Amino acid sequence: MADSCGSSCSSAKTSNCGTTREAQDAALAQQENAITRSLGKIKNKILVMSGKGGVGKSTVSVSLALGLAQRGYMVGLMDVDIHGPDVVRMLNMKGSLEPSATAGGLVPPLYYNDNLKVVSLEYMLKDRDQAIIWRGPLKIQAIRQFVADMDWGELDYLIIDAPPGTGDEPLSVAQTIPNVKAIVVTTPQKVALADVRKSINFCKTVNVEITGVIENMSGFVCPHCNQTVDIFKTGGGEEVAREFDLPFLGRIPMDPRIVVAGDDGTPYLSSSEESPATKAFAGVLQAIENRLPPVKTPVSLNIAGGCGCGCGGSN
Ligand SMILES: Nc1ncnc2c1ncn2[C@@H]1O[C@H](COP(=O)(O)OP(=O)(O)OP(=O)(O)O)[C@@H](O)[C@H]1O
Repeated sequence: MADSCGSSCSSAKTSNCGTTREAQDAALAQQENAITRSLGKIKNKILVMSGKGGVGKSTVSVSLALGLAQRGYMVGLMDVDIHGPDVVRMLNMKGSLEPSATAGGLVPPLYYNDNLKVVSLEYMLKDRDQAIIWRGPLKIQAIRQFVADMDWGELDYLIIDAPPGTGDEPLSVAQTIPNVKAIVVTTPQKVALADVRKSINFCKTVNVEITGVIENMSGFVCPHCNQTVDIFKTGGGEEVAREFDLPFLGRIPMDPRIVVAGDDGTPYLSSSEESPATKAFAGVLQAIENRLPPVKTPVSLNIAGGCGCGCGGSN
């Protein structure tokens, strides 16, 4: 998919990989046009970030995408976590991305349901269990090409799940996707908060506006006695939001059903079950909708998961 030389070709007239500067410039301009076209009909682009791994970023991305789709919006979900793509597994989707003969070779995303389109960089890989060892320029080029190749159509929201930290993937999303906004997910304990400050500073450096901070795994409601135990403490995410003068979007408690449902491919937070976690998540969703309101495009919704083959049909 990406050129073997990545984007590191020198300024010499003919680069190491044998292409001329002019040919590279033309290819880059063509890619830039394709990116503009691919993203042109998307109202809100949201990069879900975390300073630290395992804080629930993919869980929040998937639940956010599903929750907005359930509210009648057209939503896209893009997983650019090259090293640990989890979105496909959390939604229990199968299938592969193929260029469409009728759409000028562009790649249509897979449909989870009528309102939710999903793509993962994982779909581009032949062997999904193979570890990927790519250097920065190649990753950046792969993500740019991935965005350029997609045919999203009209979307109210595009949710982008990036790997934790402030490495090549969030950087290439920030540089490739104009007007992308960030949501930062953290857990409440100090070690996570130290890393979240780096994410916030990263956004400032690359001029990405932050829509707000979500505190995940904030207290555990015991299913037996209904008492809350603050395993990772609570309130740290809100404190960091205050420190940086950012909106606090809400806190989601720990709930073992989130783990089980994530493993089974049936996301829990956006489900219709009533619990402290689903109620908290509904509040987070509302806060995001309030801050990033698109014009609502009324579309009928097939809530059941799609067949995943890309036809838009259901199981
Ligand atoms: N509020 C919660 N309560 C209980 N478990 C949770 C909660 N949020 C996420 N989890 C679980 O924590 C684990 C890590 O979540 P997830 O994969 O979403 O994190 P991540 O930040 O995307 O991780 P990575 O660093 O690998 O990208 C998963 O097993 C998930 O089900």
